[in-house]
Amino acid sequence: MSEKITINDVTLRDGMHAISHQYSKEQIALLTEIIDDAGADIIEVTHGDGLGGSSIQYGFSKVTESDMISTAVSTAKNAKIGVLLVPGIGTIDQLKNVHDLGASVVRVATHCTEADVSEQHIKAARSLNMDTVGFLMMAHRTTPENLLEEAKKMEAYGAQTIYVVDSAGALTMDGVRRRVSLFKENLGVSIGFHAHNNLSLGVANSIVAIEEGATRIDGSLAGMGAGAGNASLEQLIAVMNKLDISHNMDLYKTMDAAENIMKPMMPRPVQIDRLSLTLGYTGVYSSFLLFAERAGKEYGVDARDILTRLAELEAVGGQEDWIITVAQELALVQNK
Ligand SMILES: C[C@H](O)CC(=O)C(=O)O
Ligand SMILES: [Mn+2]
Repeated sequence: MSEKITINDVTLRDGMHAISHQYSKEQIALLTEIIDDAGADIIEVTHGDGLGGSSIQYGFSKVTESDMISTAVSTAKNAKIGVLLVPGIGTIDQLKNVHDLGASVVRVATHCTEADVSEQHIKAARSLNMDTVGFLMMAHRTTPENLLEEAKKMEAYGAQTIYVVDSAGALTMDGVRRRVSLFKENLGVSIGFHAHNNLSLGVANSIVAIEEGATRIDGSLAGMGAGAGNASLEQLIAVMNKLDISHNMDLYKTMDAAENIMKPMMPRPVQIDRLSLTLGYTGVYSSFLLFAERAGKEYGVDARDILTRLAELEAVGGQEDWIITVAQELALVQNK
């Protein structure tokens, strides 16, 4: 466990989900400034669903993609600025645009069984000389062995780091251990881990990933992210300090940023409540939380039933419109 851990902050990307993509330009500048000052290595800044995410399907951003990236790039003194790109939502042209504006890290994200769709995007990112990461979402939905096969494809396309992404916050510690250790034994690239805290395991799972050889770990101020949020950076850094795991972040600055700046900005507390717990318990994509909550209110059904039905249907990111259909169907059955 001697290698220094690279911290990839997602307050301004996964955190977008928790604020319905409504960070203002001033908030993006302020958060970039304090996260950079606290020592994060990479700050990811994009619509919650990545480049091109601003749409009727996922929700419109307050600030344009170009403005977000330019603001972050001109504010950060040390951190690299990263973006998320889900092939099919974002395009290679959009990637070239943010690269021209100064973004230097890209995470190409696919569902855990669909790495095939990342080939062109990973190759394009490498040809732009970007730090190129493969991001295998909903990693609990396939076996560790299958996940490894998908990771091998991303490695062959040229990804330099590959992430196990616990999008639903549904993995328990052994599930993380098995996936990361298989990657470590069989891949020649760096390994990353992205947690969601729906089962209260965000920090514990991140530590298990480090124990098994992951060297890039995601976190956000006060856990700001989809569902019950990501691993809270201030908690993660405190635990890493206690375990003598080396990193570049300052604990007090991270705590102060979370407490003084991030928490007051949250429109809804990012926390484990009955809905976010249901996400982790049933294994549903964390960014469905606010959509299911709204649909539950609109159609008069328990949002936990909506999420449970979506889990049965094995819904994946991109199928947000299904949430309404499921709510309508449940309402019809209830009112018969
Ligand atoms: C597009 C998703 O929000 C990416 C992510 O952070 C996850 O799957 O988790
Ligand atoms: Mn996430």
